[in-house]
Amino acid sequence: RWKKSASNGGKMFPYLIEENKRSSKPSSPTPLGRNSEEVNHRMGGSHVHNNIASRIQNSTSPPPSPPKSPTNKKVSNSRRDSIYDYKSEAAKKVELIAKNRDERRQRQADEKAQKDLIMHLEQNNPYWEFSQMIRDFRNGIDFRPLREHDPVVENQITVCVRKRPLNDKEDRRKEVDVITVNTKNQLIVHEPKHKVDLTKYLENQNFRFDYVFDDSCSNDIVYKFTAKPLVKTIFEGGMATCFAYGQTGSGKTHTMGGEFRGKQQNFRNGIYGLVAVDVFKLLNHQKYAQKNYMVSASFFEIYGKLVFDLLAKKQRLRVLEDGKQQVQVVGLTEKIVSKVEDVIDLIQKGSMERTSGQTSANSNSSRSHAVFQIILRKSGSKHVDGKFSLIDLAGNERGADTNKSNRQTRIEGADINKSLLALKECIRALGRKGAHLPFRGSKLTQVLRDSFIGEKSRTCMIALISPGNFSVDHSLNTLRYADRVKELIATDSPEDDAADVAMYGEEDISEDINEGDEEMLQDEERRLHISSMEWEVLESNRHVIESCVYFHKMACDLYKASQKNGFDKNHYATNWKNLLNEMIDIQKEALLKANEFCNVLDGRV
Ligand SMILES: Nc1ncnc2c1ncn2[C@@H]1O[C@H](COP(=O)(O)OP(=O)(O)OP(=O)(O)O)[C@@H](O)[C@H]1O
Repeated sequence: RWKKSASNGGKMFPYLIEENKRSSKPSSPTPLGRNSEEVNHRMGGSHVHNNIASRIQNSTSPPPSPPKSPTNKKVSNSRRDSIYDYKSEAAKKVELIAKNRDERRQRQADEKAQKDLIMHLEQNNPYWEFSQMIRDFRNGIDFRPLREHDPVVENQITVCVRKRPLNDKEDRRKEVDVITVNTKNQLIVHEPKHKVDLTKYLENQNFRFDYVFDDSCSNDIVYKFTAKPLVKTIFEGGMATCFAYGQTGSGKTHTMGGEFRGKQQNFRNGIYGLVAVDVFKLLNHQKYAQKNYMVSASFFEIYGKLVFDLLAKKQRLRVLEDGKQQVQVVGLTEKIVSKVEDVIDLIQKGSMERTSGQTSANSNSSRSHAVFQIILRKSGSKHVDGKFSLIDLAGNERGADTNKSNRQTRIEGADINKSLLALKECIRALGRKGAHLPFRGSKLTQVLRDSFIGEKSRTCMIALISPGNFSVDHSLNTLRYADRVKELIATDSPEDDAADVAMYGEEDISEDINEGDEEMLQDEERRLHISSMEWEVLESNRHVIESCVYFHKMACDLYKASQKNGFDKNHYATNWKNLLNEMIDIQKEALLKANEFCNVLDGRV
């Protein structure tokens, strides 16, 4: 367009326009009240350029036409001067423009070289541009992370977030760390996005919590600001709870149970173990020593509506509620402990029981909630004086995932979803004194009912997030949930409920979190049926194994006896027949259960 304009005798105009654009002064208004560039843009066609050119000449400071003079000599002199001025003026402008252009080109070349260098360094990294943007962002902010000696704030409800480091798998996938922890209570999520024209950009979202732990924080530091301040609560007649909430693999078990070294877990530096250390310290403290407290511990797992005792070979337990709304886990093993070592042994035993027989691809632990409790009673009394419940929750992404995968996964997801919502409701009720406690919303909140009542009860939620860009949606969900747990303490607005609907769907929002529609009820029944069938099949499998050992021994004894002279044929025949029948009965029963289980899984029942 400019070339065409130049051929119309307006060679200077593009440059003049360039100059005009660069000038800090606004250009003179055109007759339409806009500057020349805007008019040109609006009119868009080359046929208007001459017009525009004349306006530009009027509106900028072009070289003036030589004035008419009375004498020829004077005319020629002044013309020469004027032409000289004109040329020098134009030459200066051209020079300036050329200089600017060279500088601009140099700058662009430098930027490109730098980009090429980064690209080379991050060869094969498809996310290098996001990585660069995040690096630039971090270079421009002040970091004031949490320090070990920062003050610990005493809250009734504490909500904090812990970010773990990128792991090997994420490193291999060249994932980008999209979480920036800038201060002790704030973090920024850089969500990678694309515009319609595929330009990449970051959507930065800020979150604020009581504390934010970055990837360099150890379990000790996390403990100091979260569960540690709650230990004294149980010595003063209160209940304490600490939840680890987050996506599968975000670090819940690492935080609660202890750091992993390969497959080995150090149970001493998880929150369970650290609480145990402080419980025994306070037990011997002069302030509490005369109270004569006795310490015991239990460890169980909630999978859907089923409860399993992790200290008794995953024995299935029943949860009962009496007329006074007291909830009891019937038959739960509660071991008396007299030193930290005893507790560590129980944590180890329960944790191994929880993960035994699992593969990483099909981990039950991420689909169940683990509850470790430390209980205080006065010696010889049944009354619970204080209880600290430490909960490693099921992976929250399993709750949000209710419309994908197979039916079984969906049912499990709905269950987890329901329990996490119920948990949030109960924490909310704890924050609003005297509010209705919707504990019947899930098995988890049912068994923790007594922890959500009483003036002295305190709770702490640690939201765990994975830093990689693949996990950004799950991390945002975790942060929004944690955000609302804290926010809801002060407010109880309809917008919060609306946010819940958006995140989890409508049916779980009611205060009491009812079973929902008929379909949901059927799903629940079916899930329960499958879970109890699974348990029965596994039990019968164990029975077959044990009876095989017995059968083998008995068969050997009978055979040995038959080899002796003068053995009692009648006795032998009857015993052998009975033994075979017994074995066949056990196997038949196991076969029936296996068949039934296959039919249930295939959806035939
Ligand atoms: N803060 C951390 N520092 C170093 N490694 C960590 C951290 N948090 C977690 N990890 C590692 O990440 C892996 C997954 O952690 P972990 O098993 O605790 O996740 P999870 O949330 O409990 O998962 P699941 O729901 O499947 O039980 C482990 O190998 C663990 O060692």
